[in-house]
Amino acid sequence: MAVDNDGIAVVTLQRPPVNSLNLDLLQAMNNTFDDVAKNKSKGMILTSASPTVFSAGLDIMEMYKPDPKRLETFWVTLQDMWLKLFGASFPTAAAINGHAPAGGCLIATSCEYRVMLSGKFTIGLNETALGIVPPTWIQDSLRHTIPTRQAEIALTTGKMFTVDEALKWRTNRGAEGAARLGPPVLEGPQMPPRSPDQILNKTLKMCLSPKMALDTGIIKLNALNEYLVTERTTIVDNAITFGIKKCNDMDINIQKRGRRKVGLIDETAADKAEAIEKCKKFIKRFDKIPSLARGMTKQIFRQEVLQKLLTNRQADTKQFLDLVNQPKIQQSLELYLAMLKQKSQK
Ligand SMILES: CCCCC/C=C\C/C=C\CC/C=C/CC(=O)SCCNC(=O)CCNC(=O)[C@H](O)C(C)(C)COP(=O)(O)OP(=O)(O)OC[C@H]1O[C@@H](n2cnc3c(N)ncnc32)[C@H](O)[C@@H]1OP(=O)(O)O
Repeated sequence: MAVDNDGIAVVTLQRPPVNSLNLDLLQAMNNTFDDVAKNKSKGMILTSASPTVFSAGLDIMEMYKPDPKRLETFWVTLQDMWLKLFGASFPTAAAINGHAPAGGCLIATSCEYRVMLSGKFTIGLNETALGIVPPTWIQDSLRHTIPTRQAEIALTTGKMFTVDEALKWRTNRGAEGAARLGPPVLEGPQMPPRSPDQILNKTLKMCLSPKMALDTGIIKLNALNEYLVTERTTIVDNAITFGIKKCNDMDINIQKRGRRKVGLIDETAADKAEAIEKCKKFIKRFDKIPSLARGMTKQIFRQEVLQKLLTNRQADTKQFLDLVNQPKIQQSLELYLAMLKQKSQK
């Protein structure tokens, strides 16, 4: 851990080669989180010493042919890590400088803000694709970060997001619809926007014009048609501008043409230094907010999810132990480890 002049702690995961979360690393993380809280640091940024992996998730070696007592301690320590990180009263951010599968994604989604390096990295909860049901609190971390519907699809498909997908703006009409729509209306040169009042005045003027005064329905219709055709771009542009302004005013996260952000990550960065800078900027947003009020508000906001695990802790641990001890799961772990080894030797 390194604390900068602003009092922000940068905690670097350093367990080569891939920061897989074994018992020792989890215990070290828990001690560090306690220190950050005790030192009254302004906030904490989690990052990795590896240039390509944020964290490979749980260390599979902890689950393969395990010692029963250690396995239980391992799971309880993982629960502790999540309770401390997800429930931390101080601001937390992740500078994700590489792959973040499964438990790696869990760490990132337990933080309040995520900046990921652009590149061929992936992030997500892939458990279902590996034949495992992610425990409720792991699912909750994702559900707390991205819209519920997106979280359900990501969880049930074991989706690993590319950096672009994790950040991406989704259109309500799907990718095909977005392609059909072409480039966003508001990009590039455009007419100066007019207010809805200006549009209304123009419409009224048109209705009172000599053309409109002729008392023939068809001529009125033609005049209106002519007006709509000549002014359609302006009308559409203004409606979009007006809608976006309203959404911004209400802090609704939509952008041009109704695209919604998935928001598994908040920003991208070109390198680790930039990712850390962006995380610091996020933490400094709270400079003028009383820290007690901020921390308590965050904890109340996260209370329901935290409480669920606190209430079901023993049952959750039993479920994990029963699952890992199944011969079928041990077989899968053996195959998975062999596959990883084979891949790394290529
Ligand atoms: C079947 C899987 C899990 C079954 C669990 C069963 C029951 C548990 C029940 C409930 C728990 C639910 C929660 C699970 C959360 C998890 O986190 S499970 C772990 C899931 N993690 C992964 O699937 C990631 C696997 N790793 C990778 O995809 C890649 O390693 C990487 C992270 C993308 C990095 O790739 P890179 O090319 O840089 O490195 P290598 O692949 O060459 O790996 C180097 C080295 O590290 C070993 N290794 C990689 N990941 C792990 C790991 N998670 N645990 C232990 N060891 C790992 C890899 O084998 C290489 O070793 P070497 O050959 O000895 O060098």
